[in-house]
Parts: sequence; C-alpha cells; structure tokens
Amino acid sequence: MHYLQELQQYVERQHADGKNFSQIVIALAVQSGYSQHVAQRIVEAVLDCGGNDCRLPPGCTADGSALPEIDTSGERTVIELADRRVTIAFEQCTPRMVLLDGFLSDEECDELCQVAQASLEEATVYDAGHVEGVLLKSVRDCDVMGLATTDSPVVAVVERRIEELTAWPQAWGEPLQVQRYRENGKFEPHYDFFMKKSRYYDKELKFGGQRLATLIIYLRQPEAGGATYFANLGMRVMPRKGSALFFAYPIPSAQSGTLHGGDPVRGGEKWIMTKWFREGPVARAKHEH
Ligand SMILES: O=C(O)CCC(=O)C(=O)O
Ligand SMILES: [Fe+2]
Repeated sequence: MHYLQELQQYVERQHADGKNFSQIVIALAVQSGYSQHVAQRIVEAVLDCGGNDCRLPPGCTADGSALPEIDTSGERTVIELADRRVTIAFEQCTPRMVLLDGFLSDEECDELCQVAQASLEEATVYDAGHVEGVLLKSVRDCDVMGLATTDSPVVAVVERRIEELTAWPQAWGEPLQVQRYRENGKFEPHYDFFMKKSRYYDKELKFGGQRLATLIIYLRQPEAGGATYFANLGMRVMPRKGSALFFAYPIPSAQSGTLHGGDPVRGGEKWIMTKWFREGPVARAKHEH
C-alpha cells in the first residue's frame, strides 16, 4: 500500500508540474524500472484518464527532447502527404507503433527492388564484442544494400515522403537500407538501438547519435512466413507490399518493449527497406546494423 501511494504521489507531482501523459509514462518507467507498458497502466489509473490523453503522444524522449513521430491525432484514418494518401491501419501508444497501408505504390516498390538488386551483399550484424558488424547467419540471414538519393529519383521521392511523415530531417536518418530475405532467411529478435556496453557504441554515437525509431517498408511480400515479430508483445505484423511499420524507442533499453525480429520466410522472398532515425545529423555514407 505504502509503495502504491508513493507511485501515485509521483505521478500526481509530475502532472502538477505540467508534464503530459507520455512524458509522465516515460519518466515513471525510467524512475521505477517498470516497462513502459506497465507505467502507462499506472499513469492511466492515477490520472483516471483511461489513456485518452495518449492519442497524440507529442513524441519526446525521457529528457523531453524531440522524437520522430507520426501525427495520428483527430481519429483520422488517412494521412494526406504532399504526394500520397496513406491509410492508418493500426496504432498504439506504448511502445509507440504505427502501421500504414499504401505508403508506397506497387511501382515504387518494384523500382526500389530493381535498383537494389545488383548491389545486394550479405548482411552483417552488430555484436557487443566487435567494433564493426560481423557476418552471423544464425542471427541475421539476408542480403542488404544502402540506397543513396542519387541511385534513383524514386529514392529521393521516398526520402522526402518519410521526412514529411515523421517530421524528422532526412539528414538525421541513416540512408535507406534494402533487405532481401530468401527462403528460410530471418532476423532473430534484437533491439535497433545501440547497446551501451558494446565495442561499437562510441563509433556509432559519433555519427548521428543514438537511434530513436525505425520505419520498415515492405517492398515484396513472401508467400508464407516473414512477419515482423515483436517478441515481448506477442505481436506479428504481416509483410504486405507498400505498407510501412513505424516504431520508436525513446528509452534505449529493454523497457522500450521493442524487441523484434523477422520470422523465417517459408515461401517466396521478402523484401523490405528500413530507415533508422538518429538523434542528430548522420555524417557518413555507409552504415551497418
Ligand atoms: O525483417 C523484419 O521484418 C525486421 C527487420 C528489422 O528488424 C530491421 O530492419 O531492423
Ligand atoms: Fe530491427
């Protein structure tokens, strides 16, 4: 009882200080060590807001700085971007996640696969003990290539669309990375943020800072398997051509609830394209995962 009262007082104090719903949830998660999901339930209960306030998380980190975010306010189902109407298929507050349909046209998806095809290379993966990415097929089995805006006009179009969608400068994101999974190709559950105690951490942080969020765009859907799997949420997002999945991790730890992977492909090929958003300008061309 005593403990609950302290939690309640903590939340009420934050509220009185003018913090909004998302800020209180994040502050409580950091302070208490609860997952964001549990922290959200506590704040909802204390403020008796039923979570209504969290329709539009303003997109902030624990220290109040900005995050890439997709504006889903107003219970809209469609987002009108300058060059495309996008449908909101699913959204949730914590972890912040938005699934969009029709983010790319079929032609754009095909063109991007075409552009990437000739330059695909075996993917590497970051391992805490190494400064550079390593080949580790048991963890990540797919081929990748980084796209520059000069590779095709469609890359520049998509980069601008992502910038408008997330209100995040293109320069503060890594170059788009196309990934091709063949049959049995997979990506074991992992976090996209950089691990603090790893050997690669300092090197990565120097160029653009920590990763804050991810946008996965599905370019070609496999015949079976290949869902994006959120291991701690028991949630699978099926790869559908042209759709895009956004998720953010304002706290770069397990508390973010964003442990995810790509299920093994069981038929056909799965092609995706990933954008990783950083805290600041990314100052070099090539990135490894
Ligand atoms: O293949 C997937 O669905 C997940 C890809 C992924 O985790 C990433 O690009 O960071
Ligand atoms: Fe990932």
